Amino acid sequence: MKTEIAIIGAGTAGLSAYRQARKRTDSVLLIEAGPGGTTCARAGCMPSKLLIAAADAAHAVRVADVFGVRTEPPRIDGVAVMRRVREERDRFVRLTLEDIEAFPARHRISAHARFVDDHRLRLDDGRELEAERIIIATGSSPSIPEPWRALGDRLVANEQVFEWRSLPESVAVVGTGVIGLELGQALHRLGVRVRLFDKGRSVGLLKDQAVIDYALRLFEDEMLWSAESELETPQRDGDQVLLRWTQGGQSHQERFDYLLAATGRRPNVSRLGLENTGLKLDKHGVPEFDRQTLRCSLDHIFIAGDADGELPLLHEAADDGRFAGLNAGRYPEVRRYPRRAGLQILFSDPQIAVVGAGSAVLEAAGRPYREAGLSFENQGRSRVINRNRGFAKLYGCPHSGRFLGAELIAPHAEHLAHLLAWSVQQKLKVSTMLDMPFYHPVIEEGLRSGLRSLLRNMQMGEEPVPGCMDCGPGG
Ligand SMILES: Cc1cc2nc3c(=O)[nH]c(=O)nc-3n(C[C@H](O)[C@H](O)[C@H](O)COP(=O)(O)OP(=O)(O)OC[C@H]3O[C@@H](n4cnc5c(N)ncnc54)[C@H](O)[C@@H]3O)c2cc1C
Ligand SMILES: NC(=O)c1ccc[n+]([C@@H]2O[C@H](COP(=O)([O-])OP(=O)(O)OC[C@H]3O[C@@H](n4cnc5c(N)ncnc54)[C@H](O)[C@@H]3O)[C@@H](O)[C@H]2O)c1
Repeated sequence: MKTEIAIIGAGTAGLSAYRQARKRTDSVLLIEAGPGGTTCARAGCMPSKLLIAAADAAHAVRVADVFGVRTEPPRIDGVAVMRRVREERDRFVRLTLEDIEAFPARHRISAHARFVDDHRLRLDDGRELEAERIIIATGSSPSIPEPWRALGDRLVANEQVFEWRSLPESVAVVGTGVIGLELGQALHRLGVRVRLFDKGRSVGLLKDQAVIDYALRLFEDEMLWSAESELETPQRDGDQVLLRWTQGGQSHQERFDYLLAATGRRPNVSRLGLENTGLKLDKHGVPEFDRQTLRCSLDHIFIAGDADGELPLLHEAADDGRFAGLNAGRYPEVRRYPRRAGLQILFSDPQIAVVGAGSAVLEAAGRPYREAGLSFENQGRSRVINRNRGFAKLYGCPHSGRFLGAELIAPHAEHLAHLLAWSVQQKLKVSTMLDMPFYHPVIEEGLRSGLRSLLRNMQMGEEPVPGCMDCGPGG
């Protein structure tokens, strides 16, 4: 078989690449090894947000008392919770599969592909394929310490959680990154006994120490959270997992129904036969590539989405795929595509977001910056709706006056983060952001207070008046 363009992997990145490549040529093959439907719909963004939505509903009942609304403690029907998660998830998967089935059958191959050399792929159905250009869009998989595999079906990662028929009694969540925090808090709020384990004191995507400290205080108050703990290799004990760990010099042990490995994800490149190509690989075995062209060290090979190991996020995978597809289609001419401002959101409660250049990026770049802290505890709208827990750091450039980025744990951070990311991408000055309209009473007024402090700290504005009332109380 011969084709102009072969795309390995029909996830978000591969589908996006296919749609662009196809505009330029009819000689495209989209190769998918699994059931398809994308990680996002099947085992990622969508089912995790469905589980979190159930947890939010339970939490709203528990805190209704604050408003004088008396309720019984919520009774969680685990079977019904998981049924809705799976049914809605299946709907998202079905819609994605319908899209793919609308592609001409001659463009679709159901097989696992592996490089034989720079241009040839061997499929696991025995066929061989020669392609002028190849896009690697193979996604990522959970990275799980090998000895944990002995736990058998008591060891789960995200995929298995969304197959549960009911909620278990207890889960040990190892890793307090994005997946650990999202799923751990959701399960906890759904009545599961959850303990989160972390080697250090990390919280999701945060890097700013002051924001981490604030977030950690909140989560340690709410959940069993073993920070700075050293885990021994978990043992299977009947139908349970026995965990032993030390924390602050003390030894502990506890049994759980499951161990949820939330210990990071790694690009799916190990079974791709990359060693048979002339591609330059980094120390993790991932092809080196250029983020603006998506081109690898061999001109005709491109990489997109989680497979490139850079920013494992849905919108980045879609952009990667689009640019790789456009360039593979246009080959040998390639174009450089500007990337969007950084935007990452973690759907905990309160939500967490990192926008533009977070503190780690600014420090690493040695860029001059000023910062301002912002508490949401007395913020008007946040108090009105009883969601006044949150802290943010805003960063700005003292030379240009431009807004550079933010790290935040805040009520409705998913919306605040978009406003801030759009400001970063528009290269807005902090003073220009402050000229924008702010309604009253809204959570965005909190941002305005933070931006005023930032302007002051950049020596470009007045000392903000404490408890300023120019837009009503709690601005
Ligand atoms: C629990 C969880 C929650 C998430 N939540 C969010 C969120 O809220 N927001 C967000 O932005 N991101 C989220 N993400 C990340 C997001 O899901 C991923 O960044 C995105 O799905 C990656 O898309 P992709 O196309 O790179 O990979 P995938 O969608 O995984 O596609 C890769 C495809 O390649 C196929 N494949 C692999 N190897 C081969 C081969 N050799 N031959 C043929 N086919 C092959 C695989 O079967 C797969 O179908 C979440 C991830 C997880 C795990
Ligand atoms: N809302 C979202 O956008 C969203 C949601 C879920 C996942 N994702 C994507 O999926 C990626 C993977 O998520 P993740 O949470 O698995 O990875 P992560 O890198 O965010 O977190 C992994 C955590 O596991 C810890 N860890 C690693 N090995 C360990 C060990 N042996 N023992 C104890 N702790 C250990 C690490 O210190 C880290 O805190 C994220 O980077 C993110 O891009 C995004």
